[in-house]
Amino acid sequence: MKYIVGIGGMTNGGKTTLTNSLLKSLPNCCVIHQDDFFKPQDQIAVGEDGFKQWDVLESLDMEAMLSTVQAWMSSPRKFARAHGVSVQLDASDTHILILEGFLLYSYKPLVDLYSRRYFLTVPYEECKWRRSTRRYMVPDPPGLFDGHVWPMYQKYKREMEANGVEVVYLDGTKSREELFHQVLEDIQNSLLNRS
Ligand SMILES: Nc1ncnc2c1ncn2[C@@H]1O[C@H](COP(=O)(O)OP(=O)(O)O)[C@@H](O)[C@H]1O
Ligand SMILES: O=C(O)c1ccc[n+]([C@@H]2O[C@H](COP(=O)([O-])O)[C@@H](O)[C@H]2O)c1
Ligand SMILES: [Mg+2]
Repeated sequence: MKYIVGIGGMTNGGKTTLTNSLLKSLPNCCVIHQDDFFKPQDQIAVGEDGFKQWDVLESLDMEAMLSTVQAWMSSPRKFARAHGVSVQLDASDTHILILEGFLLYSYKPLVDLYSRRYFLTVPYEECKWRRSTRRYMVPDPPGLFDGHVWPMYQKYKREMEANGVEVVYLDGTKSREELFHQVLEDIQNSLLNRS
C-alpha cells in the first residue's frame, strides 16, 4: 500500500520538527520537503509592496516537486533506496511518503494525492515571535512578516477552505511530544483501517 501524508500549515507551526520525529518512527517512510523547491532568488518576483514574493506558489517549482512525488509513486522501494531509507520486507508492504511544507494544499495536481492532510497552526503572536528567531537562507527584511508572510498565509488558507480541501487541524502550541504522539497514533489508526 502507498500512503501519502501531508504535514502542512503555517510557517513556524512546527512542520519540520514534527516531520523529523515521524520519519524516525514510521516504517518504510520517505520525505519530500517543499522548501527544497524554492526557485533561485533572481526568479522571485518583487511585489508592489517592494518585498520579494517568497510566500506565493509561483516561487516554488511545483512541477519539479510533483515529478519527485511521481517518482516515489512509481517505485517507492527504488525511491527509498536512492534516498538512503532502509526498506523492511514484511507482508503488509506499506510505503509511506511525507510531504512537508507551507503550501502543500494549494497546488491542484497534488491536492488529491494525499491519504491524510495535517495543518499546523499557532496564533499570530506566537508565529511572529518564532519567525523572528529563525534564520533562513535569505534573511527576512524588516516588515516582511506583517507585509507579506502573514497576509499570504491568510489568503492561501482562505482559498483552501473555500475549495473544500479536507484537513486535520493541529494545535502547534501543544508540546512537540504531544503532537508527535497524536499524529503517529492517527496515522497508525488510519493505516489499520485501510489494510
Ligand atoms: N511544539 C512546539 N512547541 C514549541 N516550539 C516548537 C514546537 N515545534 C517546533 N517548535 C519551534 O518552532 C520553530 C519552528 O519550528 P519548525 O519545525 O522549523 O517549523 P516550520 O517547519 O513549520 O516552519 C523552531 O524554533 C522549533 O524549535
Ligand atoms: O528556503 C529558502 O530558500 C527560503 C528563502 C526565503 C524565504 N523562505 C521562507 O521559508 C518559509 C517556509 O518555510 P517554513 O519552514 O518556515 O514553513 C516561507 O515563509 C518563506 O518566506 C525560505
Ligand atoms: Mg520548516
